[in-house]
Amino acid sequence: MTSTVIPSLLIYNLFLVVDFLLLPETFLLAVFCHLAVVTPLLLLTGFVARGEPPLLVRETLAASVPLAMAAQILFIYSINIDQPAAQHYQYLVLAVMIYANVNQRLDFRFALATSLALMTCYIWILLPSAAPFASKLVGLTAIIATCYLSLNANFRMERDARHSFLRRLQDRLRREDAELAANRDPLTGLSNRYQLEKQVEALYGDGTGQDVSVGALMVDVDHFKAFNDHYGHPAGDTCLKRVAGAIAAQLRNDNDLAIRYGGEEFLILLHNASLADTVRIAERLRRTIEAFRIPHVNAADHRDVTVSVGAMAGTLGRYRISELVDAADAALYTAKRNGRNRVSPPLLADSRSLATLPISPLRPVS
Ligand SMILES: Nc1nc2c(ncn2[C@@H]2O[C@H](COP(=O)(O)OP(=O)(O)OP(=O)(O)O)[C@@H](O)[C@H]2O)c(=O)[nH]1
Repeated sequence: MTSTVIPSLLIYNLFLVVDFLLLPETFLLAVFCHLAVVTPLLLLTGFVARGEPPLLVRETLAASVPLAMAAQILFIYSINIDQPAAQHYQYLVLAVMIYANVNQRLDFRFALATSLALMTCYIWILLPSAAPFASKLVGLTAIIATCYLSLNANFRMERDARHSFLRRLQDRLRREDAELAANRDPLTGLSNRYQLEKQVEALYGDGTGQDVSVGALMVDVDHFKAFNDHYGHPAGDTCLKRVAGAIAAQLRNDNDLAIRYGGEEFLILLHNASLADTVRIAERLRRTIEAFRIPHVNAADHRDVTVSVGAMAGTLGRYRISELVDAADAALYTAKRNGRNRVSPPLLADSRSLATLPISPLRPVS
């Protein structure tokens, strides 16, 4: 609205020429109405609109401008009603109506109320006047047609603006959904490897926090091919979802990351975790999954689904994240070689730490 204030002011005050030419006797009165009433009101409206006030305040103020303009026109018209030139002057009200409904684009309800008020005042002054019948008929037809056409335009513009807002919103939601889908593994809901790079970059990318120790856990479901072969692929999917749920439950805060790294392989990155913390969390995860007691009759040594976990931790001053991941991967293969369903390196025998860690997940399994 503020962008239309200056052009509106210029055009409106340009009409003083019309006053001067058509109705010179009331020219000074017109100047007063223009400069002392309508111009300040228009400036005030633009000023208030910049502060984004509530709709009611904004639209009421905006509607007051065309109402004031029309009042000025009709007032001068009614004073000069007996003069032939006044018959031309009355049509300025039509321009004001178009200004309100199309240029100012008042909210439709305000546009309707303003237009009806303008039309009523106009007819109320026009009908009892001494103007010729033909002139009254033309005036009446013109105001009704202008009212209908400009309100119709206002309604369509408002509807189009709403539609385009909804379309933009829909596009944004679709984009966000697509982004989420691109970053998430659809089966488990965990982040995928692409997202891993982005998250690592976001967390550690700027090189700050070199002292922070990061724990890496590589988790692999044992004998999963045999599980799939025996129970079928859908059961395998369900099993992976439960394992992923247990993994997600180990995360302690938003800086811990869980990623589906490959088919039945998962990576956990623990922010600010020593090797002892990392191994304890790995052991807790292993026990949680074992406690699920998901039957796996073809597992070589155990009768339930189990996982093997490779653990590594180190400060970012010494290791890159990729080196921690590679070391955790190497540790995973040690765990597999040593008989599966275990953590490598193992929890130290004298460690009291597991006793201080509850085996139940820190977060509810989603
Ligand atoms: N159901 C299901 N199976 C998957 C998915 N992704 C990978 N797999 C299966 O996971 C199995 C992995 O098998 P392997 O790499 O041979 O490993 P393994 O049988 O678990 O043996 P170890 O890791 O040595 O204990 C393959 O049979 C894959 O088809 C998946 O999304 N859903």
